[in-house]
Amino acid sequence: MEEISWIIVAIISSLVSSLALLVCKTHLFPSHNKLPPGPFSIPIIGTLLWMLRSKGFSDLEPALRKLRAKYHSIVTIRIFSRPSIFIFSHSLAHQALIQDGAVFADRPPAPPLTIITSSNQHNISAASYGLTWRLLRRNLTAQVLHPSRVRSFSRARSWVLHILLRRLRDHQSSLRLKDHLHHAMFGLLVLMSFGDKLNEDQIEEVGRVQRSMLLGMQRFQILNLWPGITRFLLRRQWKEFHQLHHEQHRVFLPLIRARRDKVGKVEEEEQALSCYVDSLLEVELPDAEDGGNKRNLTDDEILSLSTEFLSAGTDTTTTALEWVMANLVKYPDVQEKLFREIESMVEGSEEVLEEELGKMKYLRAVSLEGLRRHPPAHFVLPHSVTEDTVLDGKFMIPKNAAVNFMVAEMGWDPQVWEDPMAFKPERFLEGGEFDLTGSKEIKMMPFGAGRRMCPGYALAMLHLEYFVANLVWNFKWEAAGEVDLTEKPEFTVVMKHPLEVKLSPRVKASSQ
Ligand code: HEM
Repeated sequence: MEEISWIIVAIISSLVSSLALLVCKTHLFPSHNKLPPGPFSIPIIGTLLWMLRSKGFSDLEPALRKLRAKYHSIVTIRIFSRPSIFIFSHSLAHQALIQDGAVFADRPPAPPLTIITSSNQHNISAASYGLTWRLLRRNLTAQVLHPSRVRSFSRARSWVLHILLRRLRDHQSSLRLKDHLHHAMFGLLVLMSFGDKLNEDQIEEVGRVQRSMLLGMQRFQILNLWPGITRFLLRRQWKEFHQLHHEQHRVFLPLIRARRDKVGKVEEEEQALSCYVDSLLEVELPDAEDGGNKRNLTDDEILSLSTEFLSAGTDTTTTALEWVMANLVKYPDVQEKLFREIESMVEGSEEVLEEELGKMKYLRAVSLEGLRRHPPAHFVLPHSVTEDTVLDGKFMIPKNAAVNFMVAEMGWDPQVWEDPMAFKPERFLEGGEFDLTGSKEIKMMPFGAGRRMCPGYALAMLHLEYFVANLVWNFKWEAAGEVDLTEKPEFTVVMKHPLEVKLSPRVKASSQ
């Protein structure tokens, strides 16, 4: 029944899309301004075929990869009424995101589910390019991600690391690494969000609702199509979605209110460890995008920003960590080389300290190679332009188009990377420090680039390097079975067969 409803929705929306297409052709694009090329698509059947082939949008990438052979640097596909433009080429990405950054920094209108989860686009990733976005992003970068703020959480990181090491040591036989990494990353982000006074049970409960929502979102995508119709045809899914959203409120709101109640009452020593929610309580937004009276954020807005923080920072970093560790297990010579580097720089303690990471060039190279070869996100979040514009002097990019960038393809391009599918950290040891922001040139963009680039990239690199260094320093990692590097798209692109490992404690030269 659900499949049939789904197809009915698709047919209706495709009919509307063909109408919209006709209107667009005649009014929006005069003949001298051409959309980037793309496959001819018969309005109803073409859209349906795309949807079936791409399994409801969850696995669009292989289909796009095939189109690259024909269209090379940029392609337009039409799914429903909106043209979706995908950019493969490094230089076009640089032109769009860096040279023309302000124009390409908008987001397409948020789909219905995002409107609800983002509290009407009052979070950073969904906000239109404007004053609200700027204030929210500035708050995050200045109040939480500024190096001095990040440093203030080093004790929390060390605490989480020691729990992780203990959990790993307790395993006598093989273990599924991902579960342990996720537990550690999530705990860390929860402490940064709500303060370091939460107990294990509270962290578990926050984790449970976050996980249910994240896993549900893939199934709920269908509700974004014509909500007027799906509200009727897919009542059960809508109900399930609202229940999960309600559950988030039940768990998060008391935590937010507890921080609100603390304002003005905290001891001086605690004040230094203020968390993301504390900073959000201070934010003042204008009533309108162009100014006006100021107001504080509502509880619902703070909830949406804190859930964004948790989901943006947890699965991405966990996935990156798992991929790096999988490659270190698959290629023991790389693991050994990394261990030797750490050994030459630390003083034999159990923990590699954060301050020591900066000296470790091979560690950075291993992390960058992990992000190049297995970027957790194969696309960025959809962008749109603030006004109709022309890219590279010839491609019309209309305001109603969704624009995206083929992140993984850029990191695997043989024109830019020698032997791109091999895991070779050494490639990052040449040519000075690698610029992840792509400001001069984009060679890869695991965190995006330009104004919408991931604001958490430095924190993510710190988490990645700190945990990889300490895991390799404390254990020798071996595979329990085959290390299969097949990918699977979920919220991030994860290992289809999660890494199973056997660990043995390292005998360090200094302790012999
Ligand atoms: C390995 C870890 C991570 C990866 C690979 C990653 C990747 C990305 C990517 C590809 C984007 C989209 C950029 C675009 O739309 O052009 C993004 C956006 C974002 N990321 Fe991350 N991210 C990571 C970790 C984090 C962390 C730790 C945080 C929070 C502290 C974070 C917060 C955000 C936010 C708020 C946005 C939206 C930015 C905006 O729209 O202005 N991310 N990230």
